[in-house]
Amino acid sequence: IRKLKRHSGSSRPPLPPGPKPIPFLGNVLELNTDAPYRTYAEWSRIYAGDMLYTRILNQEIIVLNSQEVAVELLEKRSGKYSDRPLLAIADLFGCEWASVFANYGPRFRQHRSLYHQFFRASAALSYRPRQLQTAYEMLTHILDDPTHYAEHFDTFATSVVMSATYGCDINEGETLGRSLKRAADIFCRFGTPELAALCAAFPFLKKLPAWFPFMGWKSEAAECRKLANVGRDGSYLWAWKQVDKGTARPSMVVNAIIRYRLDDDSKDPQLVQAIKDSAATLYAASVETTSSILVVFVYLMMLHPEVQVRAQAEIDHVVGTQRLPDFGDRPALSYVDAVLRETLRCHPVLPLGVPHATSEDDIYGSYHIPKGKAIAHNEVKYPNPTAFLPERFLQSDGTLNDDNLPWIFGFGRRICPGRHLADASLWCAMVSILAVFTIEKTEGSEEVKWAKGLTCHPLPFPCKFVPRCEDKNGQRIASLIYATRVES
Ligand code: HEM
Repeated sequence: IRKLKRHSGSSRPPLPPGPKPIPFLGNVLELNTDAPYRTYAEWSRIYAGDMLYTRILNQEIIVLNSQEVAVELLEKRSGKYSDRPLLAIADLFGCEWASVFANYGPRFRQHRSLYHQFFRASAALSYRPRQLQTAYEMLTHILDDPTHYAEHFDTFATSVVMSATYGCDINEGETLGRSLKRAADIFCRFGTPELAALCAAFPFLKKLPAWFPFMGWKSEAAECRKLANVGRDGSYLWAWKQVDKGTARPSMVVNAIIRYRLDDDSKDPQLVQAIKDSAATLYAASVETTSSILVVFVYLMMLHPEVQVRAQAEIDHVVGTQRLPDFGDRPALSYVDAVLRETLRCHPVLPLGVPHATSEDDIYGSYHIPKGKAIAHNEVKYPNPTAFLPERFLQSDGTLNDDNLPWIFGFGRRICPGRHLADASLWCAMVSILAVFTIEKTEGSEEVKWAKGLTCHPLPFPCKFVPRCEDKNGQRIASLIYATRVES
């Protein structure tokens, strides 16, 4: 939680415990900027408690370390805890319009209403056939070129989101998504939280020109701004033209254009802008998360051959070997679902979630309130928390327990609107890979490096995808795909 408002009265309860901030810099010198969640986890151990207070330059932060406190504040008091902190560089990088940065107000509500219409659980069902088809196509890409498996995960995630958002097929999705991808790449490399904190503390930095020493990032920011706008407006226009030509496929933007009869741009400019902005946010929100989780999955499967054997035995038993799994098989594949949940719990890719901000002062317990891995690795709830044990999600009769990790997707009114789409994408990608390949170690597999920053996932590492059947030229996989008809 960021952006705290100070109480004026002297009877204010104390702030939660935390490291003593030094004047002006706060605790910035002690923060591990490559992996800030590690520093927060360490401080949480030292200042034992469910809440931790820290200050990074002039930004006050409260880290919530327990699911109970997060639910109490971010869900039960969500009226006060659903704002976002100002990201001082969002406008420079041209992404201030993204839903994820929207303040809690009318624009936020309009975006959330669009997401609810087109991505709630029942609406997300309509995207499943295309998700499955895309997952099967990913298998052929892995077979042809296993070394670049992480790129195939990116292509898979891009295809799913561009199809669900604009109704594109795989090739159109890659072309249209290119500007959004390049913008997201620049933002991830240059738009770091440290730069945002510096610009918040020294707003004059935002005004300095790109030729000024240490201001090289400004040219990147300008490029990002251009690409983000081109990607957002171009993708909307493409979907609009498909509706006009009668060739549009059901998707968020197409359905919205039809439902609200937006046959010309001047009809309801505010609504059109909300559709453009909320739709373009989905690319950045979904591709990096989905594809990083799949890399974590490959890493864990490589390290746990016994888990693969058990999951594959379950798939062979339920699905057989003459077709690929589909969503109808999911209820009978409890162990595969347990593997999915344990992958999300063991290495959450967003260990700090996305910060919320308070819109009013609050008091919780004895603390004044001007997120995390700690929840995933809670020793009481998940004994031996660093071990990868899918069976912790199974009951004694082999069925799934009711812990479906709701916190992975955040809390309250800000909860991830793409969670149903994400869950289906991850399941069909993982089950298809397990059905067809065994992931094994190879030379260099031991030297796994991890991404730096707010996300936590291994960088692509060498490993082998061994086809489970003799399939040198992909014939067997092609015939399995053919045998598994997907109706869209
Ligand atoms: C694949 C795994 C994914 C994970 C782990 C994930 C997780 C999250 C989390 C933790 C948040 C912040 C919630 C909060 O503030 O409490 C979030 C926000 C968001 N997610 Fe996801 N997400 C995933 C995939 C997706 C997908 C596939 C989409 C869209 C199709 C999506 C769209 C969004 C959007 C638009 C927001 C911003 C919501 C807001 O600020 O109101 N996400 N996600």
